[in-house]
Amino acid sequence: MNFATALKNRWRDANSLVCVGLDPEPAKFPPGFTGNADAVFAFCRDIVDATAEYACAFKPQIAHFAARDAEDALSRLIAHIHAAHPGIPVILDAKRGDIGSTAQHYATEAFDRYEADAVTANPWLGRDSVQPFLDRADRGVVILCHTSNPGASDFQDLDAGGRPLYQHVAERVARDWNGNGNCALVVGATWPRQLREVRAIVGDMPLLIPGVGAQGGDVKAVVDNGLASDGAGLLVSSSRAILYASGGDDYAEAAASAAKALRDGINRHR
Ligand SMILES: O=c1ccn([C@@H]2O[C@H](COP(=O)(O)O)[C@@H](O)[C@H]2O)c(=O)[nH]1
Repeated sequence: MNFATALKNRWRDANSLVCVGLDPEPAKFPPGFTGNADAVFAFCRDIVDATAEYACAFKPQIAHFAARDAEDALSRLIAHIHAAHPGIPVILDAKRGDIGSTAQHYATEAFDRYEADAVTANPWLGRDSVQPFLDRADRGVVILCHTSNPGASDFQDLDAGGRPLYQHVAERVARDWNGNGNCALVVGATWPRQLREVRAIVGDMPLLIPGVGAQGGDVKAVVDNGLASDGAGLLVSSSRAILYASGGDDYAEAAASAAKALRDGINRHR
């Protein structure tokens, strides 16, 4: 099953637009993990199992694993999600993009090494830099459009021929790059006006929305400005506010409560 279909099924079956971000930071793990050589995997696995019921997708962020020499934990975590929670897509947040010959290896890394259903990609180098991802029709390509961080406006909002640059990204991806129907875009929850404008450009294309929770984005504004015509179309991603909802032994229950609260908060406004 391709990424777009898996996502639609999951939105419907879980009645949830929540994407649970997996950004392991061992310094924030509960004391029970101290001395556990496999803490990154064990903590993330517990979070996955506790929150799966409320998740339309999981989004592991690769730097949080690679910086700790924990690529093996990432592989096992994604394998665990596929085995224990079939039907929940995994988006590898790696923001890849390079000249074609190198991008080909990035596609192999995301889709064959890690078995991710989708990967985030940076469009800055142009179409050939994401072509190896686009060519994998069964997998998703989630392209940065208007990111959630304060510096997003440095370049993404620059006027380019009468329109801001991010609108060109949205239009180009929707019009030219989505021949396989496997594209999605990243738009930060912290930029609701830009979210509304992107939605108007791309129709019902899935939008990955980081920036609620720890970054302070407003859930109602996300729903009001970003919902697709079928009442779905969004992956509202939260990492730290779910992962570290409690620093104690009840971390998994607290994560489940935070994911459920986000799901319900989103659904109240749909
Ligand atoms: O524009 C972007 C793109 C990606 N991210 C990533 O999402 C999570 C956000 O974590 P929170 O703890 O929910 O703030 C993180 O992995 C970022 O690398 C983003 O924040 N903004």
